This record gives sequence, structure tokens and C-alpha cells, in this order.
Amino acid sequence: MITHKHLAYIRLAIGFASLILIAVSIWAPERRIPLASDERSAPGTYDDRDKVGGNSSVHWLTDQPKGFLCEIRDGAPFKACGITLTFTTKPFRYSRDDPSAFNKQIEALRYEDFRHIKGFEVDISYKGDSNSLRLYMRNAKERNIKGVNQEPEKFMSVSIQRNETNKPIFINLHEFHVPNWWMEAHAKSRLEAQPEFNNVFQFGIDVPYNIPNGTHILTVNKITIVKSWLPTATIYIAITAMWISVFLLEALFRVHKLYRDNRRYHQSLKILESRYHELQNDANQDALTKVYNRRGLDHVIEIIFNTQKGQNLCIAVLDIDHFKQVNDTFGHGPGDAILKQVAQRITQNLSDDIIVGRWGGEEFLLLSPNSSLEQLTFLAHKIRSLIAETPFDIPEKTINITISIGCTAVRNNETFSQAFGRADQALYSAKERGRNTVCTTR
Ligand SMILES: Nc1nc2c(ncn2[C@@H]2O[C@H](COP(=O)(O)OP(=O)(O)OP(=O)(O)O)[C@@H](O)[C@H]2O)c(=O)[nH]1
Repeated sequence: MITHKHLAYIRLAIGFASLILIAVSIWAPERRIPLASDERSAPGTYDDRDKVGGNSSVHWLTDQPKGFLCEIRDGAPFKACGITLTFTTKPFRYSRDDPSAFNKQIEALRYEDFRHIKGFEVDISYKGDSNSLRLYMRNAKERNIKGVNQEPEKFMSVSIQRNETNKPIFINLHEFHVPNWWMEAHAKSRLEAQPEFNNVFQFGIDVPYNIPNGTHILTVNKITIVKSWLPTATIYIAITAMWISVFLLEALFRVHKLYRDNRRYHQSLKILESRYHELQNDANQDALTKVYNRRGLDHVIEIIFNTQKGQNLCIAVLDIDHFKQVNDTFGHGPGDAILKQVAQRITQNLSDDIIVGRWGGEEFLLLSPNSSLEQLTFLAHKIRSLIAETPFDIPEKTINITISIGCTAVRNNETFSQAFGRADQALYSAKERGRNTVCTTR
């Protein structure tokens, strides 16, 4: 079971973990991966001879396609000379004797996602008259294994100055930009001027187009991709996810606690309610005979007389005969025992809908909301004989007890007092007739 203390520990642990992750994002060493780390990169050259009918030429310096020599000559409006590194899905075997191998061997392009890298460490040696060199990448709009893309590849370049050659320099990814000539050539709106690095399939180096005629010798000593061990975005997403989880856990914990407290509260409420009912029952129950006491009877009478208005409603008053004599002869204790047993014999013989209570002293009241006067009279006879025929137990002996009963039916719109008066009158008649008798009056 999670407690507040556990939550505090979890928060503390996540606080530490967040600090460690932030520290990692700031101070962790960078990862450096060579741009052409395996054979799945095809080196290629280009100049202005084929496409635009110029006279410039390019060729590799050695069998290792790292260094190349450009001869820029008049002939084409844009003099071009450079090399490309195209990412492929299959290993590429460079052959100096068969430069056309390039096109034959590239069956499918490989796309690199450079969005989360920091940039490139570039070390290029250069000899020539150009003040700058150009580095560029091509990014496909969509990955297409056949290498045919509907959308023009986005061209992104950065210029490095002559004094930045012959030594390693770092080029931040954000230094690459989409040049204006590409935007104009493809009639792109300004909304497409943002560089995209999700599907980079080619990296290239060349001399600028407006360069004067001459010889340029370039050697690519090293191009390294620089990236973090863990991308900063990932770290912050992880930290956010951890905190969201702990907040959710805490919310869950609080909801659960509320639910638990609420359940406990309801349980206590139920206990209180049942205790209240018990107390109420105690207040309405006669402590000796366990039937309704006068207070209880008053409540029931009020409810019945307010709802029923005398339809099929009958009442009977039962009174133990010569009870004073019982008390006087055997004492109050045995008297109480008899009162108790009389109440038991009465209740044992009643259906659930008949209400019985102790009206006072040795007198009981029956309220029958669902029977005719004949039915109640029949019942009264039964009770009378049950009491008269079986002696009652008191300490060390048994005695015979009788009761007298007066019955009546409640008339329409009659008050209880009026009906009771008649039943009492009937009881009086029963006593008059010698007791152990049932008298009925309408
Ligand atoms: N033991 C005991 N006696 C009670 C209790 N309540 C009333 N009594 C007694 O019941 C007796 C009632 O006597 P009376 O009203 O004279 O009537 P009775 O002697 O039964 O005579 P009839 O009703 O005319 O037959 C009195 O002696 C009361 O003290 C009680 O709770 N316990």
C-alpha cells in the first residue's frame, strides 16, 4: 500500500534522476561517427562537361576516392566541379577504371535522419585560388526505395572559407540553409525555405560556381557526424514523462485515498444509522415484554390513522384479569415474568401485519390494519384460550392466568381515541361478564 512517505521518496528519486539526466545532457561526451562509416556510401564526381556542355573536368587523385582535382575552364555559363557521397542500401565497390559503376551499383538509396545530430566535424585540405568551398546535403521529401522521388530533393548548403581548410572545423547542423537558387529553380514558397534533415541521402563538396578558371585540389581528410549520446529532446521528454507519471501516481493515490476515506465514512455512517435505529427501537420498545411501548404505539397509531382512515382497521384491548392479586400473592418479580409470557403468547400467534404493544400496566393493544372485525374477534378468542388453557411458569410453581379482550372496528374518519373508547367499553363488558371473555362492539 502506497503511503505519503513512499510518494515523497519517489518524488525525491525522480528529482535526482532529473538532475542526473540534465547533467548528462550538458556534460556527457559527444558521439563521433565517420560520415562514410561503412561501404554503403558511393563516392561520385561531377563537372560541367556532361550536363551543360562546359570544359571543366574532375578526377580522383588516387584509388582511394578522397582527394580529387578540378580543372575549371571556360565553356559553360556555370562552371561546376565537385564530388558527392551518396548513401546506398548495399555495399558499393568503387572502381577507378569503371566510373560508371556508380550508376550501376546504386540500386536503392539509404536515407539518414540527421535531425538530432549536432553537426559535422570537417577536415578538408585545399589547394587553389578559391576563397571558399561549398558543402551540401540533399534531403528527400519521402523515402523511396527506387530512388525516384516525386518532389525535388531539398538542397541545403554551407560555405566554408579558405582559411577554414587544412584543419578540423565544426559545422553546426543549423548552419546549413536552403539557397535562393534552389527556391527559385523549383518555384518554392518561403514556407519551404526551412532545411530538412530527416531523409538525407547525399553529401557533397564542390567549388563555387562563379570561380575563376584554374586548378583546385581537394582532399577530404575527415568528415565526422557529431551527436549526443542521448538527444537533449529525448532527455527532456524522459524527465517530463517521469514527472507526469509521478503526478498521475499521486493523483491516483489521492483518488484512492478519497475513495477509501469515503467508504470508511459511509461504513461509520451505517454503524451510526443502525445504532440510531437500535436506540430508536429501544425508545419505542417495552423493556420488559419487548413489544411496542406506549411511545411506539403512539407513532404507529399516528401513521396508520393518517394513512388508512378506518378501512379494514380493527383494534383490540387485552387486559390480564386480577393481576393485582397475582402481584399481591406472588410478588412483582413473578408478576413481571407473567407479563413477559403473556406478551410472548400474544405475539407468537399474530401475523406480521398485526401490531401489538403494551398500552400500560397489564393492558395490551392490538392494531389490525388488514382484517375484518370478525377475523380479529376470532383471533382474540384464540389468544384468550391460549392464555387460559396453559398455566404460566413462575418460580417453583405454575399458575393459571386469564385475560379479557374488547374488540372494535374503526369507523370511517374516526379518531383513535373514539375507537379506543369503544374497545375499552367492550373490555369493560368482558370484565363485567366474568372475565376470560372476548366482547366485540361495532
Ligand atoms: N408486576 C407488575 N405489575 C404491574 C405492572 N404494571 C402494573 N402492574 C400491576 O397491575 C395491577 C393492576 O391492577 P388493577 O388495575 O387493579 O386490575 P386487576 O387487578 O388486574 O383487576 P381487573 O383488571 O379488574 O381484572 C396493579 O397491581 C399494578 O401494580 C408491571 O409492570 N409489573
